[in-house]
Amino acid sequence: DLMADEQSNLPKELSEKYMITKKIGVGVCGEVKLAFERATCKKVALKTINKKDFPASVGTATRSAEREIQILQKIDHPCLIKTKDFFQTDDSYYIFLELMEGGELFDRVKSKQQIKEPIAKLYFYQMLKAVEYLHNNGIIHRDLKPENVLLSSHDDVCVIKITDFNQSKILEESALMRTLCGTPTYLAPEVFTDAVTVGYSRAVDAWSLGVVLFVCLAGYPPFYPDARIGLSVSDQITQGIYTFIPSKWDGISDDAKDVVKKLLRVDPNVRLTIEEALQHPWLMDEAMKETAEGIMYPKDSRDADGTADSGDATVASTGKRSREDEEE
Ligand SMILES: Cc1n[nH]c(N)c1-c1cccs1
Repeated sequence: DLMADEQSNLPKELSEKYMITKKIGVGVCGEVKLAFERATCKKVALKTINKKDFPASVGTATRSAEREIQILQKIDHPCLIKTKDFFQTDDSYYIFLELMEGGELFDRVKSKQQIKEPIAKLYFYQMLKAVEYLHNNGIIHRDLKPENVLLSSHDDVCVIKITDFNQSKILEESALMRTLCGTPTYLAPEVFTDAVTVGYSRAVDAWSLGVVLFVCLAGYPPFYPDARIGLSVSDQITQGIYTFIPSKWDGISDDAKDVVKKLLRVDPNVRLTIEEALQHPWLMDEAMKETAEGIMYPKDSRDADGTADSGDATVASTGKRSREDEEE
């Protein structure tokens, strides 16, 4: 396990409760270690965010870490990583998270080159359900990528969980919403015309899932630096220019390609929403959904009548959030 001095740096209460061992990965804001809860011998992941690692932006690092912790503690869905425990000292945050033995989706795609279409569909369905839950609770992830999707085991058929909420945004009632509720006697016309496009910030998650699905199916990204394309990556993205390389895509269904095309629409107003993606023919696959629901809500956590666990309920009693629940 850890060198003695590393262990001694930890808060006493933490090291009495957990034994920290080897490094199992690196998150955006710090490293991740394997830990054991002494009382139960259960394995957990410890993510350490060292405030000193961000000298220039210590303020934002703290704020983003605190926002991430605030979000992490509020959410409850089988495909969103759960916080098991939390400690902090003057210079670090210690966040204990569910351990996902299968590691990152990024490494799975790298090792398999391409993920088989039925497995990619099973993972993608779970990502859609997780992001549907976030959006229904007024949370936008804003940093969805294969590094932030973890796998529960080394088997193809497994639960996936999304992690790293430090770029997330919580949507609050905006000044624009309050303005639009009042009498518009003195209100300028552009306030109304601008209002039409406000509220699509959640569409960024749909785009990112489109890129993740493309990478899972094809084994290469839709937008990447390549002199032969003659465009920067940002220009490829803003112009929506990508290629379905035949040798990679020939064995993949037209329905799968269609979902990718409709998620990678440059205009967020016409891009497929998460809800619409869940209704797409490619996802109208009862066998896949049965498998997914079975691993997301294993029978030991189901009620007598077999209904799903409360995990799927939205945390806020408000249920679905409309587009207007957006910041300006
Ligand atoms: C969090 C978490 N839980 N289980 C694993 N493998 C992680 C990792 C995140 C980033 C690298 S490893």
